[in-house]
Amino acid sequence: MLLLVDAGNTRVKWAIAHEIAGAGTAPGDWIAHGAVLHADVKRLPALWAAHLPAHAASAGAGAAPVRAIVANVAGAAMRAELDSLLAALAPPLRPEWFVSQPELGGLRNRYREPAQLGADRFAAALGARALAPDKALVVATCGTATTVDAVGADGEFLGGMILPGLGMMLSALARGTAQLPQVTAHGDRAPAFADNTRDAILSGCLSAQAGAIERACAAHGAELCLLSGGAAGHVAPLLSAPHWLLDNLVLVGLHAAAAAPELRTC
Ligand SMILES: Nc1ncnc2c1ncn2[C@@H]1O[C@H](COP(=O)(O)OP(=O)(O)O)[C@@H](O)[C@H]1O
Ligand SMILES: CC(C)(COP(=O)(O)O)[C@@H](O)C(=O)NCCC(=O)O
Ligand SMILES: [K+]
Repeated sequence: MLLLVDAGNTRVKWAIAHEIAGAGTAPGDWIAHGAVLHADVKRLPALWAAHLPAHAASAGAGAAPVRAIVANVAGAAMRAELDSLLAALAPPLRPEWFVSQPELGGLRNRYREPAQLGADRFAAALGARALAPDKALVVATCGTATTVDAVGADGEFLGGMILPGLGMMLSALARGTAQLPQVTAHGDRAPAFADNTRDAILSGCLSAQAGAIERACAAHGAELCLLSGGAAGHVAPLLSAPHWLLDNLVLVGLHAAAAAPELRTC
């Protein structure tokens, strides 16, 4: 069994799944999944406990141990917190820290320094390849930051773009100006040319997000864009490029990575 964790700069997302190799499990087939804000991270063990075997012994002799695979881009304090939360489980889990590596599961990382690439970006690209193999892809993750990456049909991770996420763009305008209010994205689509401040801010920030993704799709000749992250649902309606909106591509990638023999964690 696997406990997969994607610790981003706003929320910690998790999923519990069977290994892909066994029981006909496909990438992203979750037994359970969820997300918490950083402030609520101490709630995770209780959320996980309901779905993890309490003791390897009670799951039967020879039961496969639980592996915890974690992609963390939220810094050293989050790493220490997750380490101690996992160590306090019964039985304790020692996380396998997922990092970007030069090559994994047919994905070749063309970052100049492969390990500098955010673990979440490499995992999302792996997830994208698992769901849409052999296609020229753009992988966009709309989280705290928005990342827009290009993956070739042959598995080459070419690199990408990093821009402020939707929430960060909206709050930067409120913080950095005298007259602009704090706006939060809502379900209604703002007109491209808005006749009020609130909609003009939304139109600008959403267009910036979608515009970066559309430019990436055009530059890469992408056959498909895979879109994920907490703000992706607000951005997707503005995209004219073919796209799939997915719940958590990073976790799908960690699920796929767990089955790759050349996975190197630390
Ligand atoms: N309940 C929520 N709490 C905070 N942010 C949310 C929530 N729902 C959607 N969002 C949006 O999603 C973004 C965070 O998405 P997420 O994918 O969790 O980011 P990260 O991976 O960086 O932690 C926020 O910046 C905000 O735009
Ligand atoms: C770009 C990111 C901040 C995105 O983080 P997120 O929005 O998912 O919290 C993260 O992937 C990161 O810290 N990357 C390291 C630098 C890089 O990928 O080049
Ligand atoms: K992101």
